[in-house]
Amino acid sequence: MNDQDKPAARFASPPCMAGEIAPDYFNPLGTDSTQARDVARWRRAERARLRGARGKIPVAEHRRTSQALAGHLLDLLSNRFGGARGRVLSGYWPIKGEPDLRAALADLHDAGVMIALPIVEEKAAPLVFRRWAPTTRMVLGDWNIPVPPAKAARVTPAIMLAPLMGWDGAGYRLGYGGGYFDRTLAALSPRPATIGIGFQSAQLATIYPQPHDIALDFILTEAGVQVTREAP
Ligand SMILES: Nc1nc2c(c(=O)[nH]1)N(C=O)[C@@H](CNc1ccc(C(=O)N[C@@H](CCC(=O)O)C(=O)O)cc1)CN2
Ligand SMILES: Nc1ncnc2c1ncn2[C@@H]1O[C@H](COP(=O)(O)OP(=O)(O)OP(=O)(O)O)[C@@H](O)[C@H]1O
Repeated sequence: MNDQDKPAARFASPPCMAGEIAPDYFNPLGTDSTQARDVARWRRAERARLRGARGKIPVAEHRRTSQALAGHLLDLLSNRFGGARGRVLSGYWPIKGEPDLRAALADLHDAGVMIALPIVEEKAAPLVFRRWAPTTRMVLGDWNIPVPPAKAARVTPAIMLAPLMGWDGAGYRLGYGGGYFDRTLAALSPRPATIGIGFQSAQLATIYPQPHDIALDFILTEAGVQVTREAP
């Protein structure tokens, strides 16, 4: 008797078909893995394209863009956050052609805003934030990003700046692909107010948001506030 002719095997219980009847049974976020892979591949290509374009911005234009962004940030903080005096605002130390807001962070510090910077203290975990002042002697962290030393106080931001590699009109952000800001926002309760900082030219029609992506409250570019999701 060859295999096809054998009677169907009988089992005491039927095979588990839960995955076919309710696909989200084994995949509670309801993600389609083929689609997730396609989006990840598209994001890698977009990051490379945006990084290339950003690298070509002439120094003088980059400086003007950073200054315009700093002005818009100060306006937003005074209009929506009462200037943020006495609150913890996390910034970032610019890398790879990101807008440079360090002068604005120093001014905010002098005006009484507590400034913090993000640190990757553990891979694939939420970011840690440590206090920064213009006099802080920085040390080199992961990816050679200067960070405050371990003795700097650990704080939790009430307002968080997030540098954007790309962004879309719904407030979603494309970063370097480590998922650090999303992991951090998912872990913080209450969630800080979030302000994305990027170039106008880095706007995308959509970043194809995935279940882990968390939209930002505001997106700022050199052209001003582009997205506001917070209640007026
Ligand atoms: N200025 C700044 N500081 C920041 C961030 C940021 O986006 N900008 N971060 C926001 O998360 C965290 C650092 N996250 C980062 C994640 C990846 C890479 C990076 O360069 N990745 C390489 C690939 C490295 C690899 O795969 O091993 C690359 O893009 O070439 C840099 C920073 C905390 N500090
Ligand atoms: N809350 C989370 N919990 C676990 N993993 C997460 C979370 N958020 C993101 N990730 C993981 O991080 C990966 C990269 O995410 P994504 O492409 O959104 O990065 P990104 O926002 O561009 O990076 P970054 O914030 O570091 O600049 C995702 O594929 C996902 O696996």
